Amino acid sequence: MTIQLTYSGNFEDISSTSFQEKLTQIRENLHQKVGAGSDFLGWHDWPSNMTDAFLNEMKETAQKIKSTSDVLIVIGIGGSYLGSKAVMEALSSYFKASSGVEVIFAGHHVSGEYLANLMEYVNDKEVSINVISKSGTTTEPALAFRFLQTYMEKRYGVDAASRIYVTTDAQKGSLLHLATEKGYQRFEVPANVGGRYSVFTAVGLLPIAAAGYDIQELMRGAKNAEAFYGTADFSNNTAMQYAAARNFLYNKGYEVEILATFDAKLSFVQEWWKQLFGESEGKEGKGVFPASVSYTTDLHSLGQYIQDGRRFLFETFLNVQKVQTDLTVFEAENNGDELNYLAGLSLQEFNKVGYEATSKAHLDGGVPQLALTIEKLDEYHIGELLYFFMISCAYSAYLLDINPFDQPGVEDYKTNIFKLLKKPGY
Ligand SMILES: O=P(O)(O)OC[C@H]1O[C@H](O)[C@H](O)[C@@H](O)[C@@H]1O
Repeated sequence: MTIQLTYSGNFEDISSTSFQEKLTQIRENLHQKVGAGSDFLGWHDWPSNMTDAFLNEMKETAQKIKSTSDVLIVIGIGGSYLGSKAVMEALSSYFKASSGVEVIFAGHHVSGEYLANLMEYVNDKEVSINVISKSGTTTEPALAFRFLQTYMEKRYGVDAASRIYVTTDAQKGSLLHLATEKGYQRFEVPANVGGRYSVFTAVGLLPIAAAGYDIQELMRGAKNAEAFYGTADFSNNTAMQYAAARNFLYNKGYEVEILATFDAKLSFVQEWWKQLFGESEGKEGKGVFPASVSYTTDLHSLGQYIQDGRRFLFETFLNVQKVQTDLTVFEAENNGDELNYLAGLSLQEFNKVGYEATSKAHLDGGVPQLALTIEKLDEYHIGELLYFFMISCAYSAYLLDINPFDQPGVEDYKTNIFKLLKKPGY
């Protein structure tokens, strides 16, 4: 596999016999589907168990959406939208539309202005909707769907049902009942796959395919990652090494991990990663707090704190070796900007120097570092990277003696909202 890891400290510290023995046992537990939260291990062998029939169903449905729509509105929050958003942002051109439909997200926050502007924006476009909720009861997407479902029925009448796709639990939840009643085409969120681990199910694959990306290649990367990071021994297994390093540093008092990139296209991989690690490890008063920065942009905002602030940070750089397009600095006749010293340097080479310079400065400032390097941003390598992070997260949380797969803490604020709004039963 191709995800390389480097560690700024002493590799012996993270490759101790204790770490290796624990991680080997955790690896076996994952395969045996035993251990805390083991009823949510459907993600672990999902790629290798994926059938061509399922992939074809995703591709055919995506083709139907593309042939009937200009815009696909994807309604979901948390793991129900972050995975597909992460993949699309990583793969899309900054400004040129993708080969598929324009995908717009909704229900990932509560904003009347956003929904009003969205319904106005799509008025002269053909629209389909994919509403996604594993529980089928989350308030934010449900609110968005109430407005957008009514919009679709007003606009398309009885044909609206053929333009609405529902991805939810196969056995329970309001969204399932609504889909059954209205005859919406339905896709399953597997009961044994949690939201933050669901990107390779219909939750992620249908929007990603509709946007025009190659889900076959995405799954090839994920499948190879499953085969490798789920079986390789510690010495070759950078997912185990990453988990061990995170726990070693956490135990030394470095309680905040900053995922740093020099490629803005990874901004939503960072958002997806924050939910994955934050929601999996942040329990029982424990866990590394996941934060993220985009360089060199954030060197002009958080750079001061990272260099000189409280020494409880470690940095994990997520580096991409090759970019799709690049520009090279040219010699200017009048050197008014005094940049002729950069002539001949590509902007990706500038970023590589930026990484080396920033890494040295922060290391000198007392910020331990990890670096994860992927070859390039294409479907295969994104698929590998997301699976790598999922299994690394499981390894890391179990090292911390935490159940990675529940999220009891997210119910508290919901209960308070329901009480304040006098929801029946609260
Ligand atoms: O997919 P849903 O059931 O709507 O859940 C969406 C999100 O909200 C929940 O409260 C959890 O925090 C997340 O793990 C989940 O991804």
